[in-house]
This record gives sequence, structure tokens and C-alpha cells, in this order.
Amino acid sequence: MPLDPAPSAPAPGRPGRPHVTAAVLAGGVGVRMGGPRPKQLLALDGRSVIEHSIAAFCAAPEVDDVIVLMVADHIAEVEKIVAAGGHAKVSAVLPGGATRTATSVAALDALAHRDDGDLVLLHDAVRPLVDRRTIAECVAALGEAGAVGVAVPSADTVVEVTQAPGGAEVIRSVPPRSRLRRMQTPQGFRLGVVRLAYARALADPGLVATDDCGVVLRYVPEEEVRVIPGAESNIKVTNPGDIEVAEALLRRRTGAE
Ligand SMILES: Nc1ccn([C@@H]2O[C@H](COP(=O)(O)OP(=O)(O)OP(=O)(O)O)[C@@H](O)[C@H]2O)c(=O)n1
Ligand SMILES: C[C@](O)(CO)[C@H](O)COP(=O)(O)O
Repeated sequence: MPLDPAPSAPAPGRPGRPHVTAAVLAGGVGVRMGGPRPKQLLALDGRSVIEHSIAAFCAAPEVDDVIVLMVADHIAEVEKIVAAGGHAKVSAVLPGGATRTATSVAALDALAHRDDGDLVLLHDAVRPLVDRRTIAECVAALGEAGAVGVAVPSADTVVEVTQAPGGAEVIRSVPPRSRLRRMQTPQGFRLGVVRLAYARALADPGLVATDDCGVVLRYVPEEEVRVIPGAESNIKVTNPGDIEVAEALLRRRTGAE
């Protein structure tokens, strides 16, 4: 599905406001989950995991359009999901990259026609329970900061480990828990900031990244990376059993409404 070639413009009825694109990253094949199909296509309460994520951003009034970066072999399947679900804000379904980082870069490439002041929310397709409050607060925080991560405090003590000379894993340090957070998505950026970060990152042969805020922190250190509260329910469907957890969380949410 081709991207709308229209040049960057404020959304109709919202003059002066930056355009907000949500990019749903779905280029992974789900090695840890196992199974024949990528985990973003697994069923969760009558919809695929990826459709929950797409629907959450389509329903958010702050979001103008949604692009999906999907494993190339399954693009047609996602296009059908989008059409059948009537997710009208989806402007493109494009191939992801070989790594999550490459998929983030593909999302930025797809937004080359947007202005540096426009906004992008990069979201794991496999976080289907992202809620409206989180999306709204992420976009609102981008009014003050060029990069915004969503995170929750750690209930567990988190330790750094290393290998002892005999090969056993041993604790190297115990960072103060009160300052530790577990990062989630969406992670939101002014396009100019995240473009600069990835331009520098891609020139670094030692690039290793597990999230996009980390890329900004490392390669644009002058930029503040703001952290806003996430939600414990915004889990990443990663391992066998996580679908059942997501179903239980979804039932609890539906019951609370
Ligand atoms: N090449 C990749 C790898 C990952 N992702 C996406 O990044 C999110 C978080 O990644 P992860 O949970 O690691 O997904 P997989 O890479 O599919 O899982 P695994 O590491 O177990 O293979 C997922 O929505 C996944 O589809 C992506 O867009 N492109
Ligand atoms: C971006 C992320 O979800 C933040 O917690 C996480 O780092 C993705 O890691 P993955 O190994 O690609 O699932």
C-alpha cells in the first residue's frame, strides 16, 4: 500500500499543530514466541495482536495517520486486516527491516516528506494493550521535549551481571531501584531529533540499540529525553503464555469500562 504522497501539512481543522504519525513496528518474526507465524498475527480476543495496536492509534484523536511496518511476506494479510477493520487512518503498510532498529529507520524513511517539526510515535506492534491516556500524554509531552519515552518503575531489584573467571554469572552492581524504569512504547519524537539521532547512529559501526529513546540519548546527548508514566498493562507479547496474560488484562479492562 503506497504512502500518501501529499507534502507535510497540518491536519484539517487543526491549523498550526504538528502532524502526528504513529508507526506500528511489526517487522519481527517472533523467535522467542516460536510458532509458524509472527506473534503480531496471533489472535487476541477476536482480533489479531497487531489490529489491537493499529486500532488504539486510529482511535486516538491526537494521531493523524498510522503507518505499519510489517514482515514483507505478511503485508497483504495486514492490508486485509486494515480494510476489514475499517482502520481509515492507516496510510501505508510497508516492509520492515531485518532488525527492530532497521524497522525504525524504515519508518523514518517513509516519513521523509514530513517536516522536522512533525511528530512520530514509534510503537511495538506486540504491545496491543497501549491505552488512550498513554498516547495522549506522549503527544502532549512532545510539546515540551523532542523525545519522550513511556516507562514504569521496576518492582523487582534489577542487577547488572558479569561472568566470573570460572564462567559463572555473578552480580557486578545493584543500581538504585528508585531510579530504574522499564521502558515501553510508544516512544515519541520530533522528527528532526530522531532523524539526527539515526543519521549519527547509522554512521557508527558499533551501533547496538534496543529502543529508540536510547538512540537519541546516545547520539543526540544535548536533547532531553523525557520520561512519562506508562502502564503495567502495556505488556510486550514476547514469550509463550503472554497471549493468555494479555487476554486476562483485556478482560479486566473491558470489565472496568
Ligand atoms: N526486525 C524487526 C524486529 C522487531 N520488530 C518489532 O519490534 C517489536 C518488539 O520486538 P520483539 O518483541 O523482539 O519482536 P520479535 O523480533 O518478533 O521477537 P523475537 O526477538 O523473539 O524474535 C515487535 O512489534 C516487532 O515486530 C520490527 O519491527 N522489526
Ligand atoms: C522498545 C522496547 O519495547 C522497550 O522496552 C524493547 O526494548 C524492545 O525489545 P525487543 O527485544 O525488540 O522486544
